[in-house]
Amino acid sequence: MQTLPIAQIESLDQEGRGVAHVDGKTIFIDGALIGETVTFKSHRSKKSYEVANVVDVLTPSGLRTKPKCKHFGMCGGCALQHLDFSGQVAAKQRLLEADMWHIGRVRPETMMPPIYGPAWGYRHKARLRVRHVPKKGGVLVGFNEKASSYVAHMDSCEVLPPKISALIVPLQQLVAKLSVINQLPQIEVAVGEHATVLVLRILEALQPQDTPHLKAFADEHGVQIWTQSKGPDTVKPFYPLDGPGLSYSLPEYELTYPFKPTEFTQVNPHINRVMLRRAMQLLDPQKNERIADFFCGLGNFTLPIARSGASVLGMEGSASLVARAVESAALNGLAGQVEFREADLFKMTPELLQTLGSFDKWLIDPPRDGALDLVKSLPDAVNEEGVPQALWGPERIVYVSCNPSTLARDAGVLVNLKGYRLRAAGVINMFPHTAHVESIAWFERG
Ligand SMILES: C[S@@+](CC[C@H](N)C(=O)[O-])C[C@H]1O[C@@H](n2cnc3c(N)ncnc32)[C@H](O)[C@@H]1O
Ligand code: SF4
Repeated sequence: MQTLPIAQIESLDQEGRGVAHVDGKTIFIDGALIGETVTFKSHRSKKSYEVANVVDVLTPSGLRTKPKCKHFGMCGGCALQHLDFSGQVAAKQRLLEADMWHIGRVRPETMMPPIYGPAWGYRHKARLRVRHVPKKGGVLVGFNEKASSYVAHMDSCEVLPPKISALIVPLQQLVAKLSVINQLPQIEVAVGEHATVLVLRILEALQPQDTPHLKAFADEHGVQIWTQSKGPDTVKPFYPLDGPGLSYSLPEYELTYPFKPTEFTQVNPHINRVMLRRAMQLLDPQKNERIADFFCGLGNFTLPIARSGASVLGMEGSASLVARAVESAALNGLAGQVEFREADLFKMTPELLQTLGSFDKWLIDPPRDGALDLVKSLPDAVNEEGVPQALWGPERIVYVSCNPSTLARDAGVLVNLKGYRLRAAGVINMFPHTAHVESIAWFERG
């Protein structure tokens, strides 16, 4: 019998895989944790690296734990359930520090304590895939299988709110009764404080015989059924037509945000509140200040900043989110203090930035690609001859990020070219049990 190679795990990568070096090659081993000695079997081998699965854990990590979800390992939704919750956060913090140094050549002056929220049932937004697979027993509703485009065969989910997890099997049974059984690839779930909406993506029109099934499902489970036949503007209620709207609130700032089910909102509303508090402490907005909120979405940060009395310009690429932000500002009595503009911030230039006027502070919360053009548009601290230049950027920048590599890259620009100090950084455990790293960083000029 062939003996399997042995590896000593040094770190975790961005997908939650153990990283080891064996015979000069980097090996990414799914299922292995830092500090463990494991045997592994490769399923992809390149010149400089291999991708493998763990076979036996010879010396387990003290932080190895029994996954709570019975689908863990098969379902691609989670990557770290075999690692204790505190170990997950520590691993994410190490990843952030490593990226900051290796990509951006910066080190935060202080690492902030991680921001924690509930470990389970936190996911208030989700896209469930749907597929009719007769040889697997009928209709599947779930996330993708790990490293595959197949829909996972699952009947519950520990990271969805229990009420949504309990709908997975009834949804499979519902779709099986519909005329569009083979034309319904996705169900988008959005949970608000007073309503739960399921948006059925349908590629063919529903037939009259579908209506009683959909109505009965909505009534029995207390949800609203919406449909989407094409682009985002075709998202509309199907039943009931007069249900309460989706919304979330931030009681600390006396704010309420209405939203539509397919519009961007933070997935984890509990940790959103804690993140907002941390961001506001760092930004410390004052009455007489002018502050920019770049990638503002529906105004999640803009309105708490405005509550402090500052005037705020929110900029965002999605027209519908800008409209929603304007609506929320009016609803919350803040219309006089905020202005929202639609703009593609990936096309920012120094000239465009100057036309926005001067700001005391910035809040940046970009998508995964980061905010390179924005930070590059600030003036360099020294010119090509090494002579210090007049600086006109904000004194303070608070950067919320969903991708540590692009945060590290942008932090490198701010610190090494634009004359900022990285006063502090820390992780926000927005997506427990996934490898996804959300973080926050505080920059100060000079
Ligand atoms: C991580 S979300 C943050 C939204 C908001 N700050 C919040 O907390 O809800 C990133 C936002 O960037 C917007 N966005 C993506 N690409 C953009 C671009 N090129 N220009 C401007 N905004 C963009 C998205 O529409 C989304 O609202
Ligand atoms: S996403 Fe849900 S079903 Fe999938 S592994 Fe995580 S908890 Fe389990």
